[in-house]
Amino acid sequence: MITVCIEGIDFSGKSTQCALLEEHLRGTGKKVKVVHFPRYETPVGALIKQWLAGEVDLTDNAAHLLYEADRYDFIKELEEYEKELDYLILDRFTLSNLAYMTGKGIDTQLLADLQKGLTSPDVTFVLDLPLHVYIQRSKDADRLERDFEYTNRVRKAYKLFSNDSTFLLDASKASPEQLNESIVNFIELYVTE
Ligand SMILES: Nc1ncnc2c1ncn2[C@@H]1O[C@H](COP(=O)(O)OP(=O)(O)O)[C@@H](O)[C@H]1O
Ligand SMILES: Cc1cn([C@H]2C[C@H](O)[C@@H](COP(=O)(O)OP(=O)(O)O)O2)c(=O)[nH]c1=O
Repeated sequence: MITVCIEGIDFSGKSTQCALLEEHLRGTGKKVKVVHFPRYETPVGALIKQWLAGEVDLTDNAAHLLYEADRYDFIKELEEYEKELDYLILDRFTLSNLAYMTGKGIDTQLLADLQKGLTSPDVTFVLDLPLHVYIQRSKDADRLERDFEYTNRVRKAYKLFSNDSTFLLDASKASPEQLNESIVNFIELYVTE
């Protein structure tokens, strides 16, 4: 099974790219599943959802440890997918936590250590979006996120944590279809089991 992760700030186009990649791979006869993190439908994810909505009071550290707990809880499911699937597409994974914690100015060493026990995606595509496009897209969605400075720090942090299996794509100029084509081409050329 090949694990592909799509990352980036809110409105960068992650869900759109996950859906297009899923459709493409299904069209070529592959067995595919998309999993969005955090998994709001699980007990841990439900707590994260409440924290995001301001309904439970948790320190940032505690909340961000919950995101890792959600992923540890996923290991069992992952073992099943290993047997069943050709491709697993992750809409956010470990890199999100590093980027969002860094955006808050919190030391990520604890998370980085915790993440050693988790699987790493075979390839991660980071959809990079300049702040002005982010502001426009959040306005269009009638959901103007307030903390632009924070979002900009998260955007920069994504670049800080890039490694050999992380690829940055400019998500502001290309159409969803063009971005999908780049992702598909890259996977076909460079990602093998
Ligand atoms: N390449 C693109 N160019 C322009 N708009 C896009 C592009 N990709 C996605 N969008 C639009 O941006 C918004 C956020 O996309 P979405 O896939 O929901 O992002 P995310 O999952 O990262 O929050 C949606 O309105 C979507 O239609
Ligand atoms: C998966 C993950 C998400 N996050 C953050 C990113 C988002 O601000 C928030 C919710 O993620 P998400 O559900 O992707 O946001 P939305 O659907 O509202 O665009 O959680 C982390 O801080 N760490 C993580 O590990």
